[in-house]
Amino acid sequence: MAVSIHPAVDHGVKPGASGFSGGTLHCHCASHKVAVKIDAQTAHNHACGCSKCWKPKGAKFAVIAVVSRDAVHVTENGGKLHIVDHNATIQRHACRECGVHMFGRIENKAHPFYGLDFVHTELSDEAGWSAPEFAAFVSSVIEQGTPPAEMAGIRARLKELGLEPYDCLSPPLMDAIATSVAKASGALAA
Ligand SMILES: N[C@@H](CCC(=O)N[C@@H](CSCO)C(=O)NCC(=O)O)C(=O)O
Ligand SMILES: [Zn+2]
Ligand SMILES: [Zn+2]
Repeated sequence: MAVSIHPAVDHGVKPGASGFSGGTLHCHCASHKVAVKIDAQTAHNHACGCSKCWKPKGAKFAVIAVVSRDAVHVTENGGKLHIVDHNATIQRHACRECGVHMFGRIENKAHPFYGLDFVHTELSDEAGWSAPEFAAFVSSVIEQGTPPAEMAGIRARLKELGLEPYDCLSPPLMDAIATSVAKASGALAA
């Protein structure tokens, strides 16, 4: 049996739909669900092995994308949301009852990704969200108890799914972060 990564990709990565313009995320509560409406297509969708991103029960990886914070609107039961860790770079707004992370927001205006929120599009019933493109923080699954001996199989499965495994973010995103740091320090012209 193939290594399980996440239910949204275990049977193959579904392509996004051109012209797709958003949908509504719901938490996992049986009633009084938190609803978050997103008015745009997402970008940079990826599997993430880090310990901070929300994963559905039993999944080894999260699947998480970014979207402009201006496109993210809490529309129902927002009173159930709380920030998981106020000190984290990405402040994850989660449902206090079911634990699902509804969106992650960067409040530090100097951060290279300021303006982007992190969302799990599997929480929406709509199809057409941007497809996962790579796998980030793969080695981090060891920190959550995955035996190192399983890593070769996990990386092979990610490659088979077309999700190139990285132990940080993808090269274009790491380059974007480094460029922002270099412009802030003056190492590169702003
Ligand atoms: N080994 C750590 C890594 C945690 C980490 O740095 N996560 C990244 C990626 S999250 C979405 O791609 C990150 O940017 N975190 C900032 C934050 O979470 O605030 C671990 O596994 O915990
Ligand atoms: Zn909930
Ligand atoms: Zn993560």
